[in-house]
Amino acid sequence: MGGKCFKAVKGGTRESPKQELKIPLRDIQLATQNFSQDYIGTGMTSSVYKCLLHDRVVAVKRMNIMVGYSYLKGEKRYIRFDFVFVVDAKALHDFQHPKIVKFVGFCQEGNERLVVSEYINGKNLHQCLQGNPNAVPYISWKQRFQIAVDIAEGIQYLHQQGVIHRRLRSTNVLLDQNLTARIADYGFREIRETYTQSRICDRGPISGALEYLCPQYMTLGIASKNSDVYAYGIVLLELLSGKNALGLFYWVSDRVKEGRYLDICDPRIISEIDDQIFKVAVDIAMQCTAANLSDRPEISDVVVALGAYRNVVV
Ligand SMILES: Nc1ncnc2c1ncn2[C@@H]1O[C@H](COP(=O)(O)OP(=O)(O)OP(=O)(O)O)[C@@H](O)[C@H]1O
Repeated sequence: MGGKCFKAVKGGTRESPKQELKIPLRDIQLATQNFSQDYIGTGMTSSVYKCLLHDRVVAVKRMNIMVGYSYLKGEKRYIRFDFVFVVDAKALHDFQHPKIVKFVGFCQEGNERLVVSEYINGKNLHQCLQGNPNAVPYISWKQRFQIAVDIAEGIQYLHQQGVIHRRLRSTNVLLDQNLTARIADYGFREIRETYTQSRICDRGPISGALEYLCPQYMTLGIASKNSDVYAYGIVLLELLSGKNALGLFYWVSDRVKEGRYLDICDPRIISEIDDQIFKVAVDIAMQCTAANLSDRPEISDVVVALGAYRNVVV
């Protein structure tokens, strides 16, 4: 995996696609009026802006870079939070799939880390499930089932490209005007490095909201395709129950143990579901969130398992 840091791919002339991936900060500052216009929202580690850049409407994700010092047993340590690409930017730019948000380019100048991607006109899945019903579209059972398939297909594509998402959650699933799910926020990860005067003494690879992190990722800090499958299982439970991800796995597990599947169903869609297919979907989510890595399916198995019912449901 070449070009792991947040930097331009070597080679190419100014006009070539390779160089265009590295977008000058001044162009983004102009387009966003110095990050004062068309602010879309903020997450745990970034803020996102919509703007017209080089004649194209895009979303600019501005990462929060942090540096600081800590003292441990009298020893001064320097801490740096940053972002690195997990594949080089050129490879990322070549990714093409209807269920992922297209990567456009990036900027790294001084302490600025900016990722530019296709703008999706819509809301994220979390907003649609948890937001004010007057401000967000209603998502029917059929649409939720299709969204579950869309997300699995998007993750399957990333896994086929050798990319682990690491931060899959319902806020990173964007729904366009047709309610097609598009996966955002892939291709880079946060790093936390702690230095003493002479050496790096700690690298913290964990990223993501805790409710989506599987036990292995949480304790050992090792992300894998399996940890993405776990996060997918939690997102699927959100779709089925309409509930917030926090504590959801335990809430659902209790009901599954007692065979109370219908109690899991979001009341907004309960009149639309087929009980058997709903149970299948809950069981798939539970397999994805199995405690043991080896008990979890591959995401391609999920695509096949859900896909088998797509024609019946959608
Ligand atoms: N490409 C995009 N097009 C349209 N809206 C986007 C795009 N990318 C992100 N957003 C929106 O911007 C808001 C903030 O996104 P952001 O990625 O910062 O949040 P997050 O995923 O919750 O947190 P984190 O910073 O940890 O990734 C969200 O409401 C999201 O829906």
